[in-house]
Amino acid sequence: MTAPAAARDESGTPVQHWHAPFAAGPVDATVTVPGSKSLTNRYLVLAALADGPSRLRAPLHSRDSALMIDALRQLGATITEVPGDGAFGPDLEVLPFHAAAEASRTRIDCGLAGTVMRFVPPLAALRNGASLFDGDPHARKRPMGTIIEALKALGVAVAAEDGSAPSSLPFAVEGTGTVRGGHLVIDASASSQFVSALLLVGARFDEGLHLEHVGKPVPSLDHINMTVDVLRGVGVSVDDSVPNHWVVAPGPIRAFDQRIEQDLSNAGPFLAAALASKGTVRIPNWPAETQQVGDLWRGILARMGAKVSLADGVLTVTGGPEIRGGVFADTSELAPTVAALCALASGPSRLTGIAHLRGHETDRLAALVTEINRLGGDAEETNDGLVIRPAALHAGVVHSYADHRMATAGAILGLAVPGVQVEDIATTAKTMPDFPELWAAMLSQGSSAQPGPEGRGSGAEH
Ligand SMILES: O=C(O)C1=C[C@@H](OP(=O)(O)O)[C@@H](O)[C@H](O)C1
Ligand SMILES: C=C(OP(=O)(O)O)C(=O)O
Repeated sequence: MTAPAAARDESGTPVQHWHAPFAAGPVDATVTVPGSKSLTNRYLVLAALADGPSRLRAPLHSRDSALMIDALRQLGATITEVPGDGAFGPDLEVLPFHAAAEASRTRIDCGLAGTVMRFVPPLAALRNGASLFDGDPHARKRPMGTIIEALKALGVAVAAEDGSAPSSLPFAVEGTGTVRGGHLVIDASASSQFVSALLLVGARFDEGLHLEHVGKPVPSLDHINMTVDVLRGVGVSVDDSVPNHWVVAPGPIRAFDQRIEQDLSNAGPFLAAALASKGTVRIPNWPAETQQVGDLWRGILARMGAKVSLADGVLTVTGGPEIRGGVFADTSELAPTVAALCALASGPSRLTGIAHLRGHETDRLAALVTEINRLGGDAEETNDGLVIRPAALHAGVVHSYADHRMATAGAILGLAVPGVQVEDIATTAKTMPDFPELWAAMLSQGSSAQPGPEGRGSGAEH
């Protein structure tokens, strides 16, 4: 895989690389991370469809949530920032949108956000008029055919700007304000977000929705369970008792006042720092019960040799004398962080069940292999994942491919390998705009972290 050209700013000047701090001693830190992207963007969608005003407390504020807020405003929702008690920004108050009598055209920028490009088109069908969807250059390569075909099967017109039949971004959804719904068969093997997208809006279809998946297994099932859980929490009846079938009853979506859990997937790189530096990282407010896939960290990191305990809502992870390799199945969006740790492990590892990562922010399997091997590692792609064998790593530049999780994987490698730089650390703004500052704050709490050669290792440079 060829690495993309060095990132440039708006004036065309190459963006400086971020010198990943090296941990010369064990990290010892307590870290709080911002709200969950997946929960924030689900609750925003539901608030836009709800039967009254809703409030999100301590939501995520990042590029993906900003894109979702803009998209829902384009559809007619009113979203206002109000003071809250979250450490990472204001709360959000949302007034739902109503299909206007008069049809109008609107444009929606999906950026590179899977939740926006998959969750919003079905909503646009409930609006009156054409909604044009587009996004970043790589967004046009992400799988979208299933949502387009699903809308067409539901009787909603979807067309490219030149009138041809699209299978990816850009395209326009011609909303009429209502969708009949009923039985719908899709192939969601490329992304769980196709299922979540249709379930989120299904209660607002006249006949509700009976969604059936056919094809290879649906990936990232935890994210579908999250969708079902969130829907039930706002009074929507969902029957998921038969595998690959979800039945959503028609009815109102109840307005809500909801606190958003912190993003446990994004807690991953900080927890990984405990293993990479043989130190200790504590995350307070770890939910006792959650549908977030990031709760899997407790099992994954223990299998890698860390001591993991959850007491009084604080998750504490202490790295062992070495990182153990192993077989890690279905790690979904956790995979880039897992892969970075496997590249530092004393034994071989296999990551399975993640073929669909080829359709994420970048082709993550190719990107991880290229970047781990660029630092002297020994990684290889398989049909459905990666094999990573132990190798001595050396200094070098990790390319980000506009992928927040590639950038944070580079930061983890840099803790254990002196002289690692990360190209375009600012891409972490997709889900965690404060990442460089949070990483620096973690290291300043109790480790002998060493900055990069120019003494800029622990700060944001952009
Ligand atoms: O619904 C969601 O919030 C997500 C679902 C998953 O998508 P895929 O099923 O495409 O992996 C996950 O990887 C993504 O980061 C977020
Ligand atoms: C796959 C991811 O994002 P998206 O929501 O854009 O699919 C991710 O955050 O790892």
